[in-house]
Amino acid sequence: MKQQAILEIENVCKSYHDGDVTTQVLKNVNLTVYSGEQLAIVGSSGSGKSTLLHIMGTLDKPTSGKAMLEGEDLYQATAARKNQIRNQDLGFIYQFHHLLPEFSAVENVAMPALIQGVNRSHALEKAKKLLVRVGLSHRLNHIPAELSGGERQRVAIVRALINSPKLVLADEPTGNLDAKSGETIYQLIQELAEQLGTAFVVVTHDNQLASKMDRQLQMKDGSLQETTLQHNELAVEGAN
Ligand SMILES: Nc1ncnc2c1ncn2[C@@H]1O[C@H](COP(=O)(O)OP(=O)(O)OP(=O)(O)O)[C@@H](O)[C@H]1O
Repeated sequence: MKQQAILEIENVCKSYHDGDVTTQVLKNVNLTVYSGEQLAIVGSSGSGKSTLLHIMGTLDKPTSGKAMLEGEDLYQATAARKNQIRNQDLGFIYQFHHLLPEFSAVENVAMPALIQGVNRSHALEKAKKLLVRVGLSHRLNHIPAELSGGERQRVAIVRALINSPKLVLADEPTGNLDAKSGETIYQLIQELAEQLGTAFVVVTHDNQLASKMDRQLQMKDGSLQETTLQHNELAVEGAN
C-alpha cells in the first residue's frame, strides 16, 4: 500500500533571541510523517523536542522553513483556518493536561466534538465510550480537581482523539501513568493507527513506549536523526 504523507517538515529552523544572544534550537529539520505511522521523538532535556512539536501543531512559528499538513502550508494559513485545523485535523496531548476545571471528565472529552458542531448527546456518548475504553467508567462525572494526575492524563488523551484527528501530537503522554495505564494508552494508539490511519508523533522519555513505536528519532544538536537505539540506550536519554 502506498504511504500517504500527512505532515511534511521542510528545512525548519527555530532560534530564540534574548538581547544579543541567539539560541538556535532547530537547525534544518526535515521529516515526513505518514498516515497511520507511530513516531517517537527522543532526546535530552532542552534539545528542542517540544519546540518542534509546537511547530508541527501551528502553536509556534518556525524562524524559517515549512510545515505542511496534507500539502497545506500551515504558516500561510489564516488564523481562522489554523483554528479549524487544530480542532479538526490535529489532536494534542500536553504534559500538563489543560482540562477545563469546571467541566466533568465526559464534558471535557466531548468539548472538541461540540466545538465542531456534533450534536450534544452524540458527542457525550462518544466521549463516554472513550473514557470507558481507558478504564474511567467510574469517573465520568468527576471534575478534574476530583481526579488523580494519571486519571486527568487519560481524560486529556481521549479528548485529543474524539474528533478522529489525522495526526496526534503528544508531549510525554504517559508521563504520569503507571505501567498498566501506559500499556492501555499504547494499545489505544495502536488501534487508532491501524483502524483510522491516525498518525502519532510522540515526544517521550518513556523508553518502553518509544521502543514500541514504528520509528524512533533522536533530537540532537538541533537535528533529527533516525536511531536504532533499543530499550537500554533510550533509558539513558530518559534520565530527565
Ligand atoms: N520561548 C522561549 N524563549 C527562549 N528560549 C526558549 C523558549 N522556548 C524554549 N526555549 C529554549 O529552547 C530549548 C529547547 O526547548 P524545548 O522545550 O523544545 O526542549 P525539550 O527537548 O522539549 O525539553 P524537555 O525534554 O525538558 O521538555 C531550551 O534550551 C529552551 O530553554
